Amino acid sequence: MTRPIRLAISGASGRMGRALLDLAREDGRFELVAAIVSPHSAWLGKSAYGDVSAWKFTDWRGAEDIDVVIDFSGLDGLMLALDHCEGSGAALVTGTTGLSAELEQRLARAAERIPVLRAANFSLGVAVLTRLLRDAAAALPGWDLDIVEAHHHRKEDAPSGTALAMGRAAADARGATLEDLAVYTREGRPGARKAGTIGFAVVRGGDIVGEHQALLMGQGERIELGHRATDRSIFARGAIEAAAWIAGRAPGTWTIEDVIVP
Ligand SMILES: NC(=O)C1=CN([C@@H]2O[C@H](COP(=O)(O)OP(=O)(O)OC[C@H]3O[C@@H](n4cnc5c(N)ncnc54)[C@H](OP(=O)(O)O)[C@@H]3O)[C@@H](O)[C@H]2O)C=CC1
Ligand SMILES: O=C(O)C1=N[C@H](C(=O)O)C[C@H](O)C1
Repeated sequence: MTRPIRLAISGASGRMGRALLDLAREDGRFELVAAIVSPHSAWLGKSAYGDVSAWKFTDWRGAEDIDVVIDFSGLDGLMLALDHCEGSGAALVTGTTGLSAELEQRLARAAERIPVLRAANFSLGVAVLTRLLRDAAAALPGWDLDIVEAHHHRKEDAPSGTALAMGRAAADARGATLEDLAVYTREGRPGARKAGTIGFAVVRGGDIVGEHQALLMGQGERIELGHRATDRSIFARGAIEAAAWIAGRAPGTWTIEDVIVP
C-alpha cells in the first residue's frame, strides 16, 4: 500500500489495547482511525491519550474505510469486530483467546471472504518454542508431556490459548488430535497416567504477564521447554507486524508463522 494502513483497535481500553495504541500511534505505516470499546464501556467518549489529545474511545458507529482491525477484546468484542470486517471487507488480526466453538466456526467462514490472522500468542519466542515442542514431541513419542502455564489474576480463560496451541502442535506431531489426548483436571484418585495423554496445569496470580512450560518426561531424564513474557508489548509488536503484513492480502486464514518465524 502506498498510503498509511487505516487501522482500528478493538478492545482499545484494555491491557493489550493500550499497548497497541502506544505502538500504533508512533508507527508511520499506520493511520490510527478508531480505538474501539464496548457499547457500554466506561471509556466511551473519553480521551484515549489522556488530556493531551482530543482523540476519543468510540464504538463501531461511524468507523469507516478501515483496512485492518486488530482485536484483543473478548468474545463479544470479537463478534462485533467480525461483523464490521465482514460488512466492510477489512482484514482482521485477532489475539482474543478462549473462543467458543461457534466463534471458531464463524471465523473460519469469514476467512472465505476476508483475510483473517489468528494467533493465541503473538510473541516471536513462543512461535519458536512451539516449533521446538513439535520437534521434541515427534522425536520422543513415548515420553509423557504436561504443559504448565501461569498468568495474572484477571485472566478469564483457562488453559491459556497458548497452552492449548502448544498442546495441539504436540498432538499433531504425534499423529493425533488434542481432543483425543488432553487431560485438563486431576484430582481425587485419577489413577496412573494413561500413555500418550497431554496434561495441563494452570496458575493464576498477581501480575504475571504469561509463562508457558512444556515438560517432556522420560525414564531417568526430562526436557523442559519454556517461555516467560515479562512485558506485554511483545504481543503488541507481533500484532502490529501482523497488521502490516495482512493489509491487502487475499482472503484466507493466516497464522503468526506466516509473518514472524524465519
Ligand atoms: N494472542 C496474544 O498474543 C495475546 C492474547 N491476549 C488475549 O487478548 C484478550 C484481551 O486481553 P487483555 O487485554 O488482557 O484483556 P482486558 O480485559 O484488559 O481488555 C479487553 C478490553 O476489551 C474491551 N471490550 C469488552 N467488550 C468489548 C466490545 N464489545 N467491543 C470492544 N471492546 C470490548 C474491554 O473494555 P471496555 O469495557 O472498556 O470496552 C476491555 O478493556 C484476551 O482474550 C487475552 O487472552 C492477551 C495477550 C496476548
Ligand atoms: O490473557 C493474557 O494475558 C494472555 N493470553 C494469551 C493466551 O491465552 O495464551 C497469550 C499470553 O500468554 C497472554
